[in-house]
Amino acid sequence: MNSMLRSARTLATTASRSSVLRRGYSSESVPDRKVAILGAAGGIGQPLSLLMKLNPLVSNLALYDIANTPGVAADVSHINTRSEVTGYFGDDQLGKALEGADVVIIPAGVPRKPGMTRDDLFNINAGIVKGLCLAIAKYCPHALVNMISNPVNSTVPIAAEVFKKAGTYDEKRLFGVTTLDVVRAKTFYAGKAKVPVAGVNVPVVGGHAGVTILPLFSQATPNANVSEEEIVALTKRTQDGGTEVVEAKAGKGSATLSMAYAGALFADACLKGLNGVPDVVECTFVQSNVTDLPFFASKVRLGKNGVDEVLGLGPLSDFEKEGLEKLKPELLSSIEKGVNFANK
Ligand SMILES: NC(=O)c1ccc[n+]([C@@H]2O[C@H](COP(=O)([O-])OP(=O)(O)OC[C@H]3O[C@@H](n4cnc5c(N)ncnc54)[C@H](O)[C@@H]3O)[C@@H](O)[C@H]2O)c1
Ligand SMILES: O=C(O)C[C@H](O)C(=O)O
Repeated sequence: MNSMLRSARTLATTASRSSVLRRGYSSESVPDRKVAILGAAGGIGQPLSLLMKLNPLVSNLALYDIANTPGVAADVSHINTRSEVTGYFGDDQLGKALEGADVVIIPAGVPRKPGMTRDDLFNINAGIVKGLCLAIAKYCPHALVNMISNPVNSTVPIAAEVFKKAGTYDEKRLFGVTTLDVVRAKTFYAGKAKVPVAGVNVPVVGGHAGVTILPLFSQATPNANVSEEEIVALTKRTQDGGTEVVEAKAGKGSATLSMAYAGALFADACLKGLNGVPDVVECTFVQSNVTDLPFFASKVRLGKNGVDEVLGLGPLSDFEKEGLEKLKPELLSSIEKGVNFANK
């Protein structure tokens, strides 16, 4: 979070560094990086496109959607920051959008309405994600893929199976974006603990739906005097954060602005890792040996090839241990649903 603010503050510096690059000098500290956003004209896609345009680590921003990308791209492209912006529209242009991408962010797909679970989106979004991943395997098989489309607990396994079939799967390069759960846990904890939110850290592990979202408030820093009862309430609020927004939007979609922020944070971390910045650690849903489940969200160190190291869970409270056992059957069944879909 702080690094994003720092990034924004360094825009001016970077703009002048970019003009140095344009004049033909090289700069090892800011390599060229292409980021493609698939679903760029949507509720998440538009603010995410804006935030990625503000990121000085991006040199080429490709905005792809099946509708409305020319307008979004024209609009964003007028912002005087480093990256060149290109809009791509429809199936025919997907390959061009993806070619040469270092990071592909996928917020394409339908959002929830009140009364729906994320799994209710499976029937539509599974097909969308499968199609986009086939194209990624063909046009940018080495890109880091940041999966936002729900249900993340199933769309990430779908992507993995598509890449396996195409012979391009690299478990170090596929990520389910669970950053919004961390963003929420930090905000809610800071409010309850009455500490400045900027300094708060809370790991969130498991998956990205209901009880599969497991915030580890026992590891929250700074350590504050928060009662057991409050921890239970904070856990529930974090697990239900998405539903809180869906209900408040009353049929007009789910979290878009906070998700764009979280997606931009995670993509920024991926870019920093690719660029060799040390000790970049984020929670994310990846192929994992941390539990007996094949995919699991935990802290991950990001590096030049994507995942550098999947970090363990650390010590859990009894309440968290119980939560971990409770989430496993649901998470496993969502993972299997994705695998089965991709292989049918
Ligand atoms: N991981 C998370 O924490 C998180 C948070 C919020 C939302 N989401 C999910 O993100 C997804 C998008 O949400 P939204 O609010 O932006 O929805 P939205 O309907 O506003 O936007 C989705 C966009 O995807 C586009 N799209 C559809 N099919 C496509 C395809 N084949 N290729 C490219 N683009 C395509 C649509 O044209 C639209 O512009 C939903 O599945 C939602 O549940 C995930
Ligand atoms: O809740 C949703 O459907 C969207 C997203 O997964 C969220 O956590 O906000």
